[in-house]
Amino acid sequence: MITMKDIVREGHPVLREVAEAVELPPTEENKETLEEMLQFLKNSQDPETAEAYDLRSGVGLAAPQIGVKKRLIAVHFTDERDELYSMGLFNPKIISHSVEETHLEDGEGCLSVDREVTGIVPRYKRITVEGTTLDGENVTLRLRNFPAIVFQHEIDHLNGIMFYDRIPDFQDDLKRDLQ
Ligand SMILES: CC(C)(C)[C@H](NC(=O)Nc1cc(F)cc(F)c1)C(=O)N(CC(=O)NO)CC1CCCC1
Ligand SMILES: [Zn+2]
Repeated sequence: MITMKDIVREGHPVLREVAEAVELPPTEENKETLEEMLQFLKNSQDPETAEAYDLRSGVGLAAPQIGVKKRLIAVHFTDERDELYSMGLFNPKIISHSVEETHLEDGEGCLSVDREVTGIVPRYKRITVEGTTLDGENVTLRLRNFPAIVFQHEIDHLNGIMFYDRIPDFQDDLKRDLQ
């Protein structure tokens, strides 16, 4: 099972590389990896398991974060309308997005980042994602708000992008100006 020791932390080169697409239908090995990623998220949100194994509660995970340079992501969370998003995706791709942006009020964190990085992370408010699920189904997901933010954060990991790369520099100036 995946635990926090398997999660690669910032500074490890794999987090700055572009992950490779996987062949479909997926190999048994790639299916197992993606299933383990999804299970980690579920475990991390189960109070007993999370405490027993000291897991940080995660809503999304990308394969490079466990040192696997492949285009796999897993998500497990409920959105503002209490809709459950729980899935693994092979080769996820953002095929279109809104011009309009959104962001999490408190900024973002990352399972691979053991520090607080303040600042708003601009994300597209709506995105359309294509990918292949664990049971081999090609899906097209139309996402908005929190689900869109999670998928953008995870797909960024497949392209070696960390959330703080997107924090506009001017925010510091604003803080300086306000002091
Ligand atoms: C790094 C961590 C803080 C654990 C983060 N969790 C998170 O943001 N939970 C959350 C946020 C809410 F807005 C409401 C709520 F109910 C729970 C997370 O799992 N990730 C996943 C990750 O690091 N993937 O690589 C970071 C999130 C930042 C934005 C989307 C994913
Ligand atoms: Zn992350």
